[in-house]
Amino acid sequence: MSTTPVIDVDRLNLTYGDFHAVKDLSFQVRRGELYALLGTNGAGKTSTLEIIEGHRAPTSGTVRVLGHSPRDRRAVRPDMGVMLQESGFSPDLTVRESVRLIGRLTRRTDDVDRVLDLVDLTGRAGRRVSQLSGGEKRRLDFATAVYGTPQVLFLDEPTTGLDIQSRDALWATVDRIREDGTTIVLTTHYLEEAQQRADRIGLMHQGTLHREGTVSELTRALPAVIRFSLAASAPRPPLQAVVDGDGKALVETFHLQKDLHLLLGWAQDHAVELPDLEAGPTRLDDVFRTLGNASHRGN
Ligand SMILES: Nc1ncnc2c1ncn2[C@@H]1O[C@H](COP(=O)(O)OP(=O)(O)OP(=O)(O)O)[C@@H](O)[C@H]1O
Repeated sequence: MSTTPVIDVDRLNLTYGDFHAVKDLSFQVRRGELYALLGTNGAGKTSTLEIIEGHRAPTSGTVRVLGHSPRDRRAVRPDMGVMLQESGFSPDLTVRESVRLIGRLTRRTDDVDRVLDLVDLTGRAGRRVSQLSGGEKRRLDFATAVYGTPQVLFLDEPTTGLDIQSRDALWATVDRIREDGTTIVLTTHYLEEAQQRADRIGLMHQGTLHREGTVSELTRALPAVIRFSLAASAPRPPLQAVVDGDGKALVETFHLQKDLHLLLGWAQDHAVELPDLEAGPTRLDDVFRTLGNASHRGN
């Protein structure tokens, strides 16, 4: 397997006027990886992706995709599938015509029926784009990325607006595509999708890569959590618990198994009920919360 990264971003900077949106950003994506670029609102993800996709020139720094500058459209475009947040298909074209157009625009070749089947739009092939539901439009956007089986896929919020069945179907298709060694860059605000699927995560905040690693590398630094409710009349639990006014208790621990065992043993011995008991490792959401900053509007 080649060790040359498929995407190589080196000390990338982007300014809009005097606003420094991307600051000395460096990261690499390896062949076959699913890399999730996540971050707070306004962190600079879209700006970074626009540069990697060749839509925008950086202020300084270098980007290589499959060894080429992304501005070298002829060299890179056929190997790069991009699913934008809005593809902007003409509302008057049919779905089949739109998919055929993707081939012409991207200079990739594929079988239109295969692509329609892949994105589950065979039954809508003759329908005009203007008549599609939001979820069907999103699947047509997905067709833009997968047409011609490119080596690198960029999926920008791919499941926004999809119901759970369509979401599962999209991820099943992505899983199949990944078996061929396709490299994927994902952005999403659905953190559980990134948590389940990403090989590595780059966490952007205020223009820089705040943290990077596998999900377990990112969450390991934070304590696991035990939550339960406690009646006002209950004795004091054996652990350092923060209990709010409604009797909801929270324990943070780096020794989850041992402390859970202690808590359950204590509850058994004292005949204490622990309604709403939950225990588990820190989730990616919690890593995000540690970024907490005044400019974060939550999403
Ligand atoms: N064309 C522009 N002119 C000026 N400022 C811009 C422009 N585009 C983006 N910005 C600013 O640059 C910063 C980064 O924006 P960007 O869209 O890259 O963030 P993002 O991480 O994709 O955010 P979100 O999760 O909210 O979509 C933001 O503060 C934004 O307001």
